[in-house]
Amino acid sequence: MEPRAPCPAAIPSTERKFHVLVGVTGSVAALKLPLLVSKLLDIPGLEVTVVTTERAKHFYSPQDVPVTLYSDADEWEMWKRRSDPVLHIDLRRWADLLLVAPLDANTLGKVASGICDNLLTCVIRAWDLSKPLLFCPAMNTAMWEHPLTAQQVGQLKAFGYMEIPCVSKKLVCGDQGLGAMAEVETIVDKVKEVLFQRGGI
Ligand SMILES: CC(C)(CO)[C@@H](O)C(=O)NCCC(=O)N/C=C\S
Repeated sequence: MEPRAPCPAAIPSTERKFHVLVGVTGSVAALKLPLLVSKLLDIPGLEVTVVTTERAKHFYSPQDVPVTLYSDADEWEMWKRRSDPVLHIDLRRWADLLLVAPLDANTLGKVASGICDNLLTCVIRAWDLSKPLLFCPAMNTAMWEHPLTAQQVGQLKAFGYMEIPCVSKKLVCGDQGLGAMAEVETIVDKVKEVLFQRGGI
């Protein structure tokens, strides 16, 4: 099978598109992935690729995501011998910006402590801190209010990652309160703001 990994980014030039890598994890907010990708693709000059965790797959249909979608199996299918591409390294090189939306409680904990046991957490663990990393927490209110959450979100911000804060809503389980992912419009506006600041588009 021909490796589908994007070639390692050459020195970014103004001719090429701005590469946005979207990471999606296992919060029910992952059902918003098709809408989020669609709105990002409306931004001229952007190219979008998605990296999904296995749990996130439960919440959306790949056919509703019209861009390249990588998951853990792709890393292992592509790497058989020393000369083969290492997908998480190719992706960190390809991306100009990483947007993790939603960031579920599990992956928040992994990232805060450096656990990298899947494709997405390996990309994050290898992330070039000179490039923007935006994250959109999404979890049940009870999880959000656990003291670990503030500690771990604080750790990610200390790394230099940018939080797009969750909002208060009536959640799918019936609870009312914080933990809902920021609205897609808010997320897209933040991406535009960061790209503009960096002269990306
Ligand atoms: C799903 C959506 C976007 C609908 O508006 C909203 O409820 C949300 O972001 N939920 C994420 C919080 C969560 O994962 N709850 C899990 C158990 S209550």
